Amino acid sequence: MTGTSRADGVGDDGSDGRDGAVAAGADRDHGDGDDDGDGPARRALSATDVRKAYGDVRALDGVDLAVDRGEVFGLIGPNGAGKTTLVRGFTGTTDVEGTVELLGADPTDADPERIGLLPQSFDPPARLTARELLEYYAGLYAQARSVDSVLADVGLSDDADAWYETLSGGQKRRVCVGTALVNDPEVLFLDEPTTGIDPAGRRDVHRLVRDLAAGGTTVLVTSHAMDEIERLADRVGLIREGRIVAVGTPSELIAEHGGEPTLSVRLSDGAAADGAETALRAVTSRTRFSAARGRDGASVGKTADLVVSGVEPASIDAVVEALAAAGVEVESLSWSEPTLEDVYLELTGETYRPTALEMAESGGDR
Ligand SMILES: Nc1ncnc2c1ncn2[C@@H]1O[C@H](COP(=O)(O)OP(=O)(O)OP(=O)(O)O)[C@@H](O)[C@H]1O
Repeated sequence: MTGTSRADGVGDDGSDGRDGAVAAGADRDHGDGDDDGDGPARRALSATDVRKAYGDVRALDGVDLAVDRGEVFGLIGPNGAGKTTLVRGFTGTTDVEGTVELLGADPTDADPERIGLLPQSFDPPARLTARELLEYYAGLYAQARSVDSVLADVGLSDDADAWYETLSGGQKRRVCVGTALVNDPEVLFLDEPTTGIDPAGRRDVHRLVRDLAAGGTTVLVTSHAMDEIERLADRVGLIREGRIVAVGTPSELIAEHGGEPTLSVRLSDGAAADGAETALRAVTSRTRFSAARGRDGASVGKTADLVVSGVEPASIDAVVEALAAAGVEVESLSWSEPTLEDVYLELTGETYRPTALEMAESGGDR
C-alpha cells in the first residue's frame, strides 16, 4: 500500500466527537513560540531555490516560498506544474536540491506526530473497513484522535463498517482525508483532497479545513477547483513549469491578474449582433463579440452573445438603454466579477475553447 508510513502522512486513534478536529487543534499549541529551528518562529514551511529534475524534466525549477503557521495556503497550477513534487519536497518524501524547511527543520527530521499528509495517490488495503483503516493509521501515532470523531468529520459515520473496496470513489477519498487527520497534525498537506467527492462532501472537507485552521493548523492544499481554493485559502501560490509565478491573497491576485468585470448580453436574434455591437461601442470601447459558429465555422446565428468588459454595475443601465435605442432585443444579461479561475487562466495562458460539438449542442450560441 502507499501512504502507510507516517512519513507518508497518516495516523490514528479512536475516541469520537465531530468536534474533535477543532477541539484538538484549539487545545494544542499550534503555531506560536514553539520554534523548531533556525527559521522565524512563525514559519511553518519554507523553500529556497528548490529544484528537482526527473531526467530532462524540471519538475521544480527554483521555488521560493514561505508559509506561516496557521495559514491555509492554496497551491494551484496546471497538470505537471510541480505541485505534488513540491508537497513531496516539503514532506521529505522526495529528495530536492535547495533548502526546504518544515517547522524549522529539515523535513526528514520532522516529527511525524506533527505532520499529516494526504497524498494525491493513496491506495489503502481494500479489505479493511473505513473504521479499521482509521484505527490502523491511528495506531501509528503516540497520540491520536478518536476514530469515531474522524469518521464523523469526513461524513462516514454511517459507512464506518463497510469495506473500503465497496465504498464509492468519493467515500474512499473521504477515508483517505480522514487518515491524514487522525494525529491532529500541526501541519497538514492535502494534495487534491476533494477529487471525486460530491458537493456536500466537499463542503464537509472545506469546513474541516477551516476548523483546523481556526485551531492553529497550517494547511497546504492543492486543487484544480479554483472556487475551492478561492474560498479556503488565506494565500495562494500559482506554480507553472516548476516555478512559483504569483503569490498573494485571492483578492490580491484577482485585483492584479483577474481582469475586469464583464457583462454578458445574450441577444434574441443573432442577426442583430452587428447593430448591437455598434450601439455598445458608443457606450464602451471594450465590447467583445463572441460569435456563434457551427461545426463548419459558419455563423449559426440563432442567438448571439456579446461580452462587454469593464462594465461596473452602475453602467449596466447605460448598456441596456443603448441596445434598446438601437432596437436590439435582449434575451438575458449577466454580470460577473473576475474570479481566481480568471487569474489561473491569465497566468497559465490556458483558455477554454468550446468544441464544435458543444457549440452545436448549445444551439451554436456559446
Ligand atoms: N516519479 C517521477 N518520475 C518522473 N517524472 C516525474 C515523477 N514525478 C513527477 N514527474 C514529472 O514532474 C513534473 C511535475 O509533476 P507533478 O506531479 O509534481 O505535477 P502536478 O502539478 O502535481 O500535476 P497534477 O496537477 O497533474 O497532479 C511532471 O512533468 C511529471 O511528469
